[in-house]
Amino acid sequence: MTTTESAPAPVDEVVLEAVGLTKHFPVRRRLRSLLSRTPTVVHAVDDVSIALRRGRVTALVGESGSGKSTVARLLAQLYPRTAGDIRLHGTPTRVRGGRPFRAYVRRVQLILQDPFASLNPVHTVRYHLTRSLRIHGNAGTGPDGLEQALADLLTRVSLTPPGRYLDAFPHELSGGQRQRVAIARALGANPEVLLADEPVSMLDVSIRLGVLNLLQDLKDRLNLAVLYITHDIASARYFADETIVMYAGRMVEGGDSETVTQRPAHPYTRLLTDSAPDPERITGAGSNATGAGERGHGEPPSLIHPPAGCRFHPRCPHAMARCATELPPPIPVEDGPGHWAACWLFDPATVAARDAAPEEAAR
Ligand SMILES: Nc1ncnc2c1ncn2[C@@H]1O[C@H](COP(=O)(O)OP(=O)(O)OP(=O)(O)O)[C@@H](O)[C@H]1O
Repeated sequence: MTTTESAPAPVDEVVLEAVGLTKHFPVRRRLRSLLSRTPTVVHAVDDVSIALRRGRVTALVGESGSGKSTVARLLAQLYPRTAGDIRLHGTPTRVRGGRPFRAYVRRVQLILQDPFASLNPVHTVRYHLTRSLRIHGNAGTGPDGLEQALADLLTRVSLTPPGRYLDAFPHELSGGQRQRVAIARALGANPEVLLADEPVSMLDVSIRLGVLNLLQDLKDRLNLAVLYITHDIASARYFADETIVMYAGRMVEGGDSETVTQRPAHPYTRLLTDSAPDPERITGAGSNATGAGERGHGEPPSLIHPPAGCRFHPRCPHAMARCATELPPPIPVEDGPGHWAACWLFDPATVAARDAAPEEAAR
C-alpha cells in the first residue's frame, strides 16, 4: 500500500496554516489610471487565516468570485502571495518550482473541480496513476510492486475490480469515476493535506454524495487534513467539521459547521443559508447553490475598488454608519465554541445598546 493507514500524528494537529494570506492580482490599466501612482489590482484575497488539522474537514464557503479558489491555489503554492504566511507544520513555507515544490506537493495535493480537464484524455488511468506514484516515490519495487500500488489506489477510491479501470481512458468513465481517479492520483503522493476545490460541483447531483462520502472516509482512514471549497453551504454542514465563510475576498464568519450553518450570525451567511435551505439538496434536485434569493439581495462589489469598512455593507439589511468606514474584526459570537463573525452587530457595545433600547437600536 502506498498510503499510511494509521498515521502516528494525533488527530487535530495543525498541518497546514494560512496566516493573513493576501493576494492582489494586477490588472491591465486604462489610459487614465496610467497617470495614477496607485497600481490597479483585484483584491482577490485579503487577510485570510485558516488552520487545516489532521482528520478534519474545513469548508471554505462563498459565492462565485469570493476568493475561494485563489486561497486553494495559494495554499498549493501555485501563485506567489502578496502578503501573509503559509506554514507547513509550523514552518513558514514559500516554494516556487523545482525540488522544493515537488517536496511540498507530496504533502499538499490539490483536487480540481473538473475531472475532465484535470485528466489528459489521451492517457489511460494506468498512466495517470503510475506517473503520480513514480514522481512521489511510491511505485513500490519492480513491476509487481507497481501493480499492487495501482490496485491499492483504485481500491481505495472504490473503483473495483481495479483491472476494469486501469486501462480505461478518461472518456470511457463517468464523471464520478473520473473524479475518483483524480482523487486516487492525489493519493498516489501519500499526502497529508487535500485541497478539494469544488470537487463535486460538476458532477451529477445523484453521485455527489458518493464522492463526498469517499473523501470523508479517506479523511478518517488516512488522517488527512481536508480543505473543502464549495459554494453550497448545505453540503458544508453535512461534510465539514469547521466552516469558514468568505465574502468579496475576506473571511466573514467561522466556527463549527453545525453552528455556522444552523445559527448563522453574519448577515451574509444568513443570506447564503436562506437561499440554500434544504440540506438534502445535495442528493436531490436543485444544484444551483448560489440561489435566486442571494442574487435578489444585490450583487457582490467590485474587487478593484472594494467598499471601505465591511465589504458586505452595501448589501446588508442591518448596515450601521460605522460599517461603511470601519473594518469589523472577528468578534466572538457567544453561542458556541469557536464561533465568530466579522460584523459590528456582535460588538459588545452594539449588543449592550440594543439590549438597553431594543426599538431604537432596530431603527
Ligand atoms: N489570475 C487572475 N487575474 C486577475 N484576477 C483574478 C485571477 N484569478 C482570480 N481573479 C479574480 O479574483 C477574484 C476571486 O476569484 P476566485 O476564483 O478565487 O473566486 P471563487 O470564490 O473561487 O469563485 P468561483 O467559485 O467562481 O471559482 C475574482 O474577482 C476573480 O475574477
